[in-house]
Amino acid sequence: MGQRVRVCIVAAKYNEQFADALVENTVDEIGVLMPSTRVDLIRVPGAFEIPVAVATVLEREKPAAIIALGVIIKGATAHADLVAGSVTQFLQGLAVEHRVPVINEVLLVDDEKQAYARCIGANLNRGKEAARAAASMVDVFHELDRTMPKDTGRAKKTRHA
Ligand SMILES: Nc1c(NC[C@H](O)[C@H](O)[C@H](O)CO)[nH]c(=O)[nH]c1=O
Ligand SMILES: CC(=O)[C@@H](O)COP(=O)(O)O
Repeated sequence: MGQRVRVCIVAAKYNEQFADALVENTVDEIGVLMPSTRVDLIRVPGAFEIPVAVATVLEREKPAAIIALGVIIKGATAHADLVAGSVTQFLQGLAVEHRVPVINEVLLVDDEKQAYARCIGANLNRGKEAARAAASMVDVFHELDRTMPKDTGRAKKTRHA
């Protein structure tokens, strides 16, 4: 029997009401879409701390997907934009470097109304979206492993050299 699929959620605590709802919706939807999945949850203080936690998880184990969750609400200064831009860039870099899907739902919103709609409301819920994207990428990677085993390219090159 195959190993149980593992998904890791790295979620910021900042803007707690919204961040917690994002986590809850993500976990609930994973339960619906991938019921036998083991879900590990790591909480960090703010969105800025997400990439270092993701990098550490990737260094120590290789889950089928990592889901990054955070809620950045724009303030009076450029702080929110700087944090959001940096987090987004590092998450994509880590995903590509380690070849593990990193789902990015570190949200940059204008105000609490936008945060409510995306974290608590049903229609735009980014927690459910995160779970759907993770489930989809787990399927994509299983299919890639099945149809393109890792050393296929090198083996072909060697044969034709
Ligand atoms: N303003 C928000 C933050 N700011 C905190 C930073 O993420 C970080 O924890 C701090 O700069 C120390 O390194 N974090 C959020 O997740 N959301 C915000 O709206
Ligand atoms: C303290 C923060 O991280 C964030 O709320 C920045 O807010 P501001 O831009 O108003 O200083």
